[in-house]
Amino acid sequence: MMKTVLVTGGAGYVGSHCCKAFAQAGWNVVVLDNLSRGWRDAVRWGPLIECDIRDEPRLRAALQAHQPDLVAHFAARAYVGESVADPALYYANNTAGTLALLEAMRATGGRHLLFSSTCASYGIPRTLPLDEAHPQTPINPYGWSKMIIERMLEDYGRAYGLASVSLRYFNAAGCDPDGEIGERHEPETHAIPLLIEAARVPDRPFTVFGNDFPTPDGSAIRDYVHVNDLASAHVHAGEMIVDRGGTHVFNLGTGVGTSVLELIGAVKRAAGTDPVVQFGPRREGDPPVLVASYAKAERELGWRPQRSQIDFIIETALRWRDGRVGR
Ligand SMILES: NC(=O)c1ccc[n+]([C@@H]2O[C@H](COP(=O)([O-])OP(=O)(O)OC[C@H]3O[C@@H](n4cnc5c(N)ncnc54)[C@H](O)[C@@H]3O)[C@@H](O)[C@H]2O)c1
Ligand SMILES: O=c1ccn([C@@H]2O[C@H](COP(=O)(O)OP(=O)(O)O[C@H]3O[C@H](CO)[C@H](O)[C@H](O)[C@H]3O)[C@@H](O)[C@H]2O)c(=O)[nH]1
Repeated sequence: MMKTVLVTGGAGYVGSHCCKAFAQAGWNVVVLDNLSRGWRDAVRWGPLIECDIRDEPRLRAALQAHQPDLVAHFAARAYVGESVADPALYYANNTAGTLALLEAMRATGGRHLLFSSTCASYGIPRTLPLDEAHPQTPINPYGWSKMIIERMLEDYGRAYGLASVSLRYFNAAGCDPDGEIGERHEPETHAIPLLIEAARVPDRPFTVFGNDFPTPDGSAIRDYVHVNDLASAHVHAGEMIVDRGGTHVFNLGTGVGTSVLELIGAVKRAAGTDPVVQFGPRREGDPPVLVASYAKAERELGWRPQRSQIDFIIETALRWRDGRVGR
């Protein structure tokens, strides 16, 4: 029998790519999204229930109606800067919103959850690469709003038997290679889509946030993982949790760091036009280097990144952008 996954935040960037992967793996997909940051036309692999996760009665009705085998929970606000300016929004939407979801699941017999966590929950790394045992001391409300949820999931597992997997993504990047969906944040703050825009639109310079980091070229290093690799990890984790239960945490990254200047080089190679680049001060709260160890996901989920070469990430992001906007 086909299993059903209910995807909160499935109209957003990572969520929509995961919907496609679940559908391709033979799951029924149902999306629940309030479209605060998502896009109706990114919902292509199942129906859209337009609903806020904080609206517990409607959430409960949706869970009751669809009886999903699995809830994949992406719905969140996810801008570090916004979380510093308006922490109430982050604790209400992300943390309290997830509590409402957990309570609706508990009321309707929902037993399996995948949760989008983040490397931002680690704070400033003490050792690299970051593994899951590294202490979590977030340095902004966004990171805290997510870390508290991980703790809630442990407690719900112990007390109520809720099975969950928290997936700590590093930098989600790239787009569906078929060009059907892509990265679309409004406003856009992420380095790769901004760099691509700078390569295509002459009056939109890209600012490198800091060139005095203790890294080989002075710019900050991140671990960019292709969104399709993230999507396949969700399918693996979803199948594992439905079969085996338990409370789990996995990093999803590649173990390879790319500096902002290296990203610029990759965009130049792929775009055929040079982005206009300027240098600015560091962005507050940006660690110099974030790189994952994905050994635990490999060992326990049988997952390893396969499409996260930086040139492929940029190529797919460019293809989607040019398909939508034109060169
Ligand atoms: N993009 C990254 O690099 C990255 C890295 C680590 C973790 N994450 C996490 O992954 C998840 C998805 O990120 P994304 O980049 O796809 O973001 P996104 O903004 O594209 O998608 C989030 C979706 O959630 C929806 N949403 C937000 N609040 C909601 C609410 N209260 N009720 C219903 N729907 C709501 C939005 O409308 C949007 O469609 C988030 O939880 C984010 O914290 C993202
Ligand atoms: O205009 C820009 C934008 C970004 N950067 C740099 O590019 C790198 C990547 O920045 P992004 O904004 O693309 O992503 P972050 O590293 O800030 O990612 C953080 O925010 C994400 C949410 O959007 C995830 O939660 C992720 O886990 C968390 O580390 C950083 O060194 C950043 O300083 C620039 O130099 N200029």
